[in-house]
Amino acid sequence: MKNNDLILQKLSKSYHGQVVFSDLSLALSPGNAYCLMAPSGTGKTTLFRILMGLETPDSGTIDGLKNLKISAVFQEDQLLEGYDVLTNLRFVCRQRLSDAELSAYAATLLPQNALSQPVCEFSGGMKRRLSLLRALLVPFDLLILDEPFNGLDSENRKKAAALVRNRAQDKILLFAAHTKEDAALLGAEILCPFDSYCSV
Ligand SMILES: Nc1ncnc2c1ncn2[C@@H]1O[C@H](COP(=O)(O)OP(=O)(O)OP(=O)(O)O)[C@@H](O)[C@H]1O
Repeated sequence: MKNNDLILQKLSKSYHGQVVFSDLSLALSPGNAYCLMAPSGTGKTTLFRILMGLETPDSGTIDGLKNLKISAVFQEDQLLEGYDVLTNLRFVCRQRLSDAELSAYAATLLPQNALSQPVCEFSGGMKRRLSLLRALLVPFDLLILDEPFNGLDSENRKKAAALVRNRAQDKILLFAAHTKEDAALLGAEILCPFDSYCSV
């Protein structure tokens, strides 16, 4: 265990008396990618929400989370639907980037001619790519991605994965995916921390 590891110990969470997970323990280190691979409903999103401070565990401890900057892509894209790409990116961007710099960044995953369109006119895959672009623009120590490649074809999965790997290389990357291929694209160790559920 290193100083800046994130250590989850014996976390348990129930809703209305229904156990989601119990005694879940994980050790996550910067510079590594981890893929939670487990069936639907086993608690991946709940665990992410606990790490983001949006839910409280019933018991257990998390060390190393204090002062950690977290960026996330949820299952829902949560974009500003009536606005264009640059407006969506500017909304989170604290760096002083010119329109040209932001456009060049956006064009790594989106077609140039889509950049001035309102997001509500985008396909599902384009919205997903913009969510990823936005999450990767803010400073973070921990990047959480909940099924990041949903709706992306194989070419765009590869492009998006390359950008994620590049931006998260010295950070903790924790994501949920349902295939080994997605785990491999991000060079991730597959984790199966949810009781007896493990699909690998
Ligand atoms: N706010 C809530 N109130 C009550 N039950 C909840 C709440 N949030 C999640 N649950 C329940 O907790 C369990 C785990 O849900 P969660 O969304 O964490 O699963 P998941 O592994 O992320 O699933 P998926 O792969 O479908 O996204 C489910 O049974 C779900 O119904």
